[in-house]
Parts: sequence; C-alpha cells; structure tokens
Amino acid sequence: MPVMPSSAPSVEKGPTLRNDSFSDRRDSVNKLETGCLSIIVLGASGDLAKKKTFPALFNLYRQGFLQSSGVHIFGYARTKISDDELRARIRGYLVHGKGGPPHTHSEDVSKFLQLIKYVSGSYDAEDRFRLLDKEISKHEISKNIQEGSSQRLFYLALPPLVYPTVCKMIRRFCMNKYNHGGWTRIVVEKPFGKDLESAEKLSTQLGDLFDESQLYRIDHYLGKELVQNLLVLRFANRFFLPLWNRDNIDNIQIVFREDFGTEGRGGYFDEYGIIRDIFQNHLLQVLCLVAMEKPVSLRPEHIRDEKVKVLQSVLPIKSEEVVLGQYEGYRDDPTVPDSSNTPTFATVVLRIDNERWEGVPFILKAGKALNSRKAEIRVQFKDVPGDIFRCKRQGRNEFVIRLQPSEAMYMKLTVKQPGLEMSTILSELDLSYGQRYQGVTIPEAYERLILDTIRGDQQHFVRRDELKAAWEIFTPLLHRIDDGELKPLPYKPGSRGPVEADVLLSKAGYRQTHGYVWISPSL
Ligand SMILES: NC(=O)C1=CN([C@@H]2O[C@H](COP(=O)(O)OP(=O)(O)OC[C@H]3O[C@@H](n4cnc5c(N)ncnc54)[C@H](OP(=O)(O)O)[C@@H]3O)[C@@H](O)[C@H]2O)C=CC1
Ligand SMILES: O=C1O[C@H](COP(=O)(O)O)[C@@H](O)[C@H](O)[C@H]1O
Repeated sequence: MPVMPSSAPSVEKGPTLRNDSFSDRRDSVNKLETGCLSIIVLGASGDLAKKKTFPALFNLYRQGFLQSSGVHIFGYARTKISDDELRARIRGYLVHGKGGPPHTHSEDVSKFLQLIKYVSGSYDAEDRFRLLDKEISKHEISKNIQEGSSQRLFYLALPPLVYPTVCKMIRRFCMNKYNHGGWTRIVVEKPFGKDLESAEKLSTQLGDLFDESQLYRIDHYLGKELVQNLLVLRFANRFFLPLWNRDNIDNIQIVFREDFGTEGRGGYFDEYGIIRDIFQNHLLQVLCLVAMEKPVSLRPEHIRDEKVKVLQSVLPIKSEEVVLGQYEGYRDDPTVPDSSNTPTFATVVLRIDNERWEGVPFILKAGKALNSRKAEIRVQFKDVPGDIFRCKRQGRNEFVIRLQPSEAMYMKLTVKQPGLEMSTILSELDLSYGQRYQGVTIPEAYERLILDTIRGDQQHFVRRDELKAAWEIFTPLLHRIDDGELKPLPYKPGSRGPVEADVLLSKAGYRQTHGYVWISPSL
C-alpha cells in the first residue's frame, strides 16, 4: 500500500481490471475518449517530448481520440519559455510527421497547439507544482465537471534521476482531488534503474507514492504492431500450437540492428550501453511474448503473470555465451571517455529452463552502427528427419517476423522447383503488411501506448515484478562488464559486428541459409 503523505488528498486506486475478452477490447477501439482529461508532459523541453510524446498526442487528437472539448495538455520543464515558444518547438515535428512531406492538415496542427499550455519550474519547486495544479484545476473548472471526476495523466519525459522528486511533487500537489470516478496516472520512461538494486530502489520510492495500478512503465516495443500481434499469432492459430516447442524448434533469434551510431546521445549511452538500452527492456519483452505459456485470459494481470514466469525460468548467462562489441570511432565523441568499456553491440544466448524450451537457445543480438536497420524474430526449426529429397543443405524451415522496417512475416519452406525436374528449392509464404493491408496506417507505438494509459489498460506496460525479473537476468553480466572483466571487441561501423558473434551464433546451433535472400515484395 502506498504511504499517503498527510497533506495528500484522497485519491482513487486506479482502474480495476477491465476488458476480459478480445471482443470487449475491439469494441472499445475507435471510441472517442470523453471526460475531462489533462495530460501533463514533464520534461516538455526535451528530445523525447518533441519527437515522440507530442506527435503521438497530436495523432490521437487528429483521429478524434482526444477531443478539444475535453482535453488540455500541459508542458512542464525548467527552461523558461512561453506557451508560444513551446508550440513553435513542437510544430515542426507535427507538420512533418515521420520525416515525410508536410501533412496537409495545418489547421489541425494549429488547433492542437492551442490546447497546450506551458508552466516552467524546477522539479522540486513546491510553488511551481502548486501553480501547475492551479492551471490544471482551472481547465477542469471551465469544463464544469464534478470535483474529483477529472483525469490526470502525468508523462515523465525526464531523466530517471528526477523521477522520485517529481513524483513526490505530483503526489503532494497535483493529484485528482477526490474519488469521484477520476484518476491520476503516471507514465515513466526507461531506463528504469541501472541494475537490480537501483531499479528496486526506484520501484520502492515510486511504490511508496503510487499504487501499481497508477504506474505505467512504458516500453515502446510493446506498442509495435507486430509485437502486439505475437500473442494472436501464437494462440489463435492451430498451425503453431503443436510446433512451438523444443521438439520442433532448434533456435530462436531476436535481433535489433541500427545503421547509425550514438550520434548526439553518446554521453547518455556511455552510462548505459547496449544491454541496458535494448536487451534488458525491448528484447526481453519480445522474448517474453515469444516464449511465455498461454495466459488464462487476456486480462493484463494474467498476461503479465505468464511473462514473469518465463523470465524467472531464464538460467544465469554464461560469459562464454556472450560476445560484446564497440564500433570503431565510438570514443571519438567528446562526451564519451577515451577508456570507455561500454558495449555498442552484443550477442547473448539465453536459456530457458522449462518443459517447453529446455535446450533451445534464444539468441539475442543488438548493435549500433551496423550494416542495416531492422528488428526481427527468427524462429529456426529443426531438420526434417529422413531427408529423402536431400534438401537439408538448402536450409531449414524458418518463421521470420519482421518488426521493422516494412512489417512482414514470412515462412521459409522447401517446395518443388517449378519445371520438369523433381528438384527442390527454398521459397516462402509471405505476409507483407504493405502489400496485404494497403491503405492501412500502422499507428506509432507511442500513440497506441498513450491511448492505453488513458483507457487504463496496463497489458502493454511492465509490471514491477516483471521489471525485477528482467534485471535479475542481466545484472550479473552487467556487473562483469562494469568491472572490466568482459571487454567489447572492436568492429567497423557499417559491418555485421564482430565476427566472433557469428561464431557464437553457429555454436548455438543457428544454421545460416546460403544463397537465399528474402526480397520484400513491391506493390
Ligand atoms: N529521446 C529518445 O528518443 C528516448 C528517450 N527515452 C527516455 O525518455 C526520457 C527523456 O528522454 P529525452 O527527452 O531524450 O531526455 P532529455 O535529455 O532531452 O531531457 C528531457 C528534459 O529533462 C530536463 N533535464 C535534462 N537533464 C536533466 C537533469 N539532469 N536534471 C533535471 N532535468 C533535466 C530538461 O528540461 P529542462 O532543463 O527544461 O528542465 C530536458 O529538456 C529519458 O528517461 C530517456 O531515457 C526513451 C526512449 C527514447
Ligand atoms: O529505446 C530506444 O530505442 C531506440 C530504437 O527505437 P526504434 O523504435 O526506432 O526501434 C534506440 O535507438 C535507442 O537507443 C533506445 O534508447
């Protein structure tokens, strides 16, 4: 139970579990969000706010999920700027969308920007948080709603070191005042801690102030279309049910690659490294959805219970099943120390000690400054016993789920080569979203996740025990790296990473298919 500071108003305990079934969930899609909602972006002057948070809010507004009649947005940060200056900073990111040509809805942009107000102040200034509360209340009063029925969403687009202070301020001065159906929710960004101990400390600090149902730990990979599709694929298709186990699957890779380095974020990155930045959160969340057992229902708690169980079944990582890399030129960044031991690349083999997965390596790989940008899951099946077609050397069956770019899933399978001869060839069954769902816009991860927070759906957010289990897996390895016991190997920017990683991959059992390249179908 959270400790209520004596000055704290009584608040609601957050939403109860809702939406038992998928059809309930589907029915709620496309409903406008009604009521009096205040969204407060703390750290509004920062990079995440302008690139992701405000554009996501704009997209929700443009699609009618947020209505001008009910919603107001507040920015808060130390930088002393006016409302209009904040609006001007954000405008470019709304007008241009995802790097494409300017949208044609500049009227929408202007109307949206008018919903934003800015309050400046430091993150521990009581008077500034009182002022913020006053501004929020002003908006609520103007909507003539019953006191206590308002909805307040605080989005912490801030470095985690200020979370405890900011959360104390919110708790003391800015909560929804009475329990009349309203709520107060807090969205926190990663990195949530640096290791098990610091993450647990932060969890306790926040847990003393807010109930778990009020805390939304965001991992934007959980908002990606094909990540959200994983449970449907696995549990709504008869095809996969009997195959998804150690009897049929040889190995599974979960891969994240970027073709750019840490440009502009070297200082931040060097403190964390690729394992804290990508493995402990994004890759592990994907692993959970690939490896977990079927949940009792689609209730968020049932899903998250299964995720925790699979994380708790991961065996300690062996140093010989780790390859670390650092790209040449990384240390040229003036904000990165010359002696930095921080990995910008890693391949790590995880082993899950349960009935379904014993003996199946989960090979997690992520790197910056590599030869391509993509994220995918590659499930490689075992060889067919009794190879009467002598097709083994052509390659194994694989099921590939491409998370980005160009969302797709394809199955590599052996077929008869068309023609008179009885020869075989590796081909694919291909579901490329761009081709199959023409004209459908796939929402940005942040858009989806913010809508979930407004609806009180915690399915795609990381629960405290899940976070703890994730840190338990990587903390011993991180400490070995921090102590200099494990060192990254150099690799050339634009390459596949250290060659030792490919050696580890093949030792773990992955068999590369030679001569086969999947070509994304053109429209
Ligand atoms: N940027 C991104 O693409 C991503 C970011 N994140 C996470 O989101 C959060 C915000 O990221 P981002 O916007 O990049 O961060 P920024 O460094 O841009 O910080 C956001 C704002 O916080 C304030 N701030 C910065 N440093 C401090 C400090 N030491 N003490 C107090 N306030 C500070 C600044 O506002 P002011 O000085 O005006 O108060 C700044 O504008 C972080 O937790 C980050 O890890 C997660 C995924 C991607
Ligand atoms: O969280 C992070 O993710 C981005 C990659 O996100 P994506 O949606 O573009 O795949 C990564 O660049 C960044 O280092 C990391 O902090």
